[in-house]
Amino acid sequence: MAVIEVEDLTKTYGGRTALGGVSFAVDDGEIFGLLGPNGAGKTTAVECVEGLRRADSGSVRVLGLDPVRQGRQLRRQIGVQLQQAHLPDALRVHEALELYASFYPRPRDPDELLSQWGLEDKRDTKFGKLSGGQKQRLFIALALVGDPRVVFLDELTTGLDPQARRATWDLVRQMRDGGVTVVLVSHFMDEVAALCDRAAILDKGRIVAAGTPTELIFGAGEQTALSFRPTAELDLATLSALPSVARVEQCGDTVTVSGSGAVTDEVTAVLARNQIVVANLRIHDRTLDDAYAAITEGTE
Ligand SMILES: Nc1ncnc2c1ncn2[C@@H]1O[C@H](COP(=O)(O)OP(=O)(O)OP(=O)(O)O)[C@@H](O)[C@H]1O
Repeated sequence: MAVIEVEDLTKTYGGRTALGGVSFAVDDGEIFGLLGPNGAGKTTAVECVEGLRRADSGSVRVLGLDPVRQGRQLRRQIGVQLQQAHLPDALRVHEALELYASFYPRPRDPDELLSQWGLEDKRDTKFGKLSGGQKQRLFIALALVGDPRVVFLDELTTGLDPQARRATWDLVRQMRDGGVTVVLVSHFMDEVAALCDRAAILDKGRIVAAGTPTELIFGAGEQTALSFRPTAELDLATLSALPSVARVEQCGDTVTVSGSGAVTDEVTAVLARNQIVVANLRIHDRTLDDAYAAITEGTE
């Protein structure tokens, strides 16, 4: 069941198109990623979904509600991750949670959230004294204090070290496993590949690809590239004729074969059959990063 339905959303700022007909749906209980380069329209799209901006045309339904006309009703059921600048340094952790809890009709117990998110010993610490990872956990706890059904996370792990990022990802998975639907706005492909059940790539105000991370990787074409230096003469046409091979290129004495499916097995079988020993064999599987670059290539 879709908890968010966005249909043909458009938004222009002074004649400049920020959203040029964006449609997507987010299912109940999934982590949905919204990806795209700077200025692609991610924030505009998410803020229209949250009811913070009004689109020029198109329709948005979140939990069956119109975010503009039924904004008050909706905001009780959603959680939005704050940006760092939005909390004063002198505010203590428990004060922040209690303040935010007071905005909701049925808030969660702040102390329970503090212990769930590993902040119980920071209860009396001022916001300005928290580490980057602790601040991020507090923002997540604040987004959850209203006991929301849908949570929006924007640039979740920017500025965190690798360990803190992974710990934050685990917390987001826990959130999803607890039944919350998560919309994640991100620039980081590894984050989307690791966390998201599905994602949409937005570019210049349009969705240019959507699907599971695996579908996005596969959909962007060749998945694997093998490069090697043959130590005996090799007939490149034999490789080009293999069903899984899309491209064979030679640069100096290095051959690069790109393709999908069983390309590695087929190429190595041909090399073995022809008793060709290779040097410097490298196999590169396409990542979401590569797919993203291919999908948004040349659109700057
Ligand atoms: N309030 C505004 N007034 C005028 N133009 C705006 C406004 N907000 C956004 N824009 C423009 O709309 C386009 C989309 O911006 P938006 O912030 O939605 O992109 P984004 O994908 O979130 O970018 P980023 O990753 O940099 O945050 C950009 O060209 C931006 O300059």
